[in-house]
Amino acid sequence: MNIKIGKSILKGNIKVISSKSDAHRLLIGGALADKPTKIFLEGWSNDIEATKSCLETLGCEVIRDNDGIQITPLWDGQADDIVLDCVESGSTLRFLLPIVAALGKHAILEGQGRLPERPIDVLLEELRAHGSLVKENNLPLVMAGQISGGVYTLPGNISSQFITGLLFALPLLEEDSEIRLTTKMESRGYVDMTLDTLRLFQIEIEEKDWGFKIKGGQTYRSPLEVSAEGDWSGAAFWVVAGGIGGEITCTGLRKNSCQGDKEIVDLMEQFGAKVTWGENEVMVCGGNLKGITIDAAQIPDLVPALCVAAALAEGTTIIYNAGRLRMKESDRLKAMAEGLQKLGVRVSQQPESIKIEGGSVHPEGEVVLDSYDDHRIVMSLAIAAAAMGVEAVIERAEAVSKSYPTFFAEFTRLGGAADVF
Ligand SMILES: O=C(O)C1=C[C@@H](OP(=O)(O)O)[C@@H](O)[C@H](O)C1
Ligand SMILES: C=C(OP(=O)(O)O)C(=O)O
Repeated sequence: MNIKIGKSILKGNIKVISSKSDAHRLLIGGALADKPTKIFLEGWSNDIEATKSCLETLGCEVIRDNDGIQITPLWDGQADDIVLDCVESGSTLRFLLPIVAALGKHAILEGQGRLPERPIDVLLEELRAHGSLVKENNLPLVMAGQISGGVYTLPGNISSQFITGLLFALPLLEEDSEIRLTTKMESRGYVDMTLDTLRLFQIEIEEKDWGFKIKGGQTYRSPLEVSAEGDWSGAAFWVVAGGIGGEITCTGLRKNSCQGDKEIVDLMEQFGAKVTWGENEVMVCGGNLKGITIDAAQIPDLVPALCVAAALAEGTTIIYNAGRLRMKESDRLKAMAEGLQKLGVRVSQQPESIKIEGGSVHPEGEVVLDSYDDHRIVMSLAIAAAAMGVEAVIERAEAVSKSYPTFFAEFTRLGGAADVF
């Protein structure tokens, strides 16, 4: 699917979809719990579908209805030779790996797109050191054996998803465990979300300055009913679209959420956008944006949208501590640099950072942009081209369904010009 974007100003109200990060966590909590859980959810995505179908293969019953999902705990008697297809979802793979190892399941884990290239080696090493018999270093992985408790030592700056997966798995083991971090943690907000979910399911984790202490033999207690939070990572595209010349109110968002990506509002204010908070909503409209310097260590998923704000701000923006962006669904620093350059923007990349000179003259005539098969690149380039008034074709825009299948329906509803062909 290709999408043609035209000059347009996005204005109006939007109820954001549920956070996929929260949905993954609640589904896993529900799968490990003592009783069924009803999860209220707005919207759906390919990544949530990946976690849902892996949990079904592991023996959960998952029923989708109008307002969410009902999940029954996973069933121990499920056959052992199972295939868990994580599709393109890093969260699904890295959360389920330690869980499958803690349950002692014999399972093949596979994935598609960029997933087989994304790092998992340090997590696999630690699982092997604690009893997992997995031999491979890349997908497909043949999982066998059962891990035991003890000290798990990991860097905190490759992927927080390793830590989340272990935090879910280690309370299931008989023995106590520790997760010892050898570096400062990055993407910290995602681990906070995990701790929040674990508290909801009455799992106790003790936080230390070196990592986490986890008691073994714990039971996940279902909260019976829970609502997934609104998605700050998806809302970021609307917040930026508001700040670069539109006027958008995003509703259904918690101001005091643990999601690190709520930072998008402060960052847009720093760029010079006008922000008004209401109860569970935020209105953002354009100001005279000026370039800023941004540390991306805790907010990797905001970077593509922030590159768009930078391109429409006067002066220079530098986004640093962003090396991890190269190992997401695409090399996001390269994808944004090349996409924005085609839109006339001066951009340079270093291994760990990107520098963007805003206020450029944009090309006349049609420009063809590669989606790099990455949802966050598609959404970023769409709001960029619309605001810059460039006619742009985004190729293979269906990648958007990884996190936000209804993005273009909302984009046109807000006045954006987007034609699918
Ligand atoms: O735990 C999560 O829900 C996520 C963690 C982050 O990954 P890293 O910790 O690998 O940066 C983020 O990029 C991803 O989209 C979702
Ligand atoms: C990187 C992302 O997700 P995941 O790591 O779960 O594939 C994302 O949604 O931008």
